[in-house]
Amino acid sequence: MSKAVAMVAHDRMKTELAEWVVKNRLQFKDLRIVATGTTGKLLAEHAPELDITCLKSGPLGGDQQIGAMIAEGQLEALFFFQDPMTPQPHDSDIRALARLAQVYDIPMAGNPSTANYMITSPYFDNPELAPGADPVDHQFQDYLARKID
Ligand SMILES: O=C(CO)COP(=O)(O)O
Repeated sequence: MSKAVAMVAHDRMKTELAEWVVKNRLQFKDLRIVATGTTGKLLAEHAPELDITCLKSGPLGGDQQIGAMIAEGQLEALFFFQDPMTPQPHDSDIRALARLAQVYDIPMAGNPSTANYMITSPYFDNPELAPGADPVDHQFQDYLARKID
């Protein structure tokens, strides 16, 4: 099965993500999109022609589901529009998701500007250049080296 991209937005960033996706919908027309529940519902309303799978809502485990997909090598990119001004009840899940994107070298856009760079990059949706399912090597090498010392 081909890989998917994930989309997540905190409440105050949801409209921004929906508008950004509508503006750039051609980039996503042949891609599978997975999204946390409320974000996915809004995206499907704005861009019904796109292939969007809604997971659980973020605070109910949606961020963790996306993290699990990263660990399973099923995602090639993460669009996670975050609200830096509002505390989130599931902050630990959010940090865990961002951490797994780092561990597995998955490109993650936290705002529209970064998302613009991502979708215009030759790396975007290019199977030959896609990130692998393995954790980033050098991090593991460092970790192992420290354990052996
Ligand atoms: O809280 C979220 C991400 O941390 C987003 O979840 P929803 O899309 O369900 O609102």
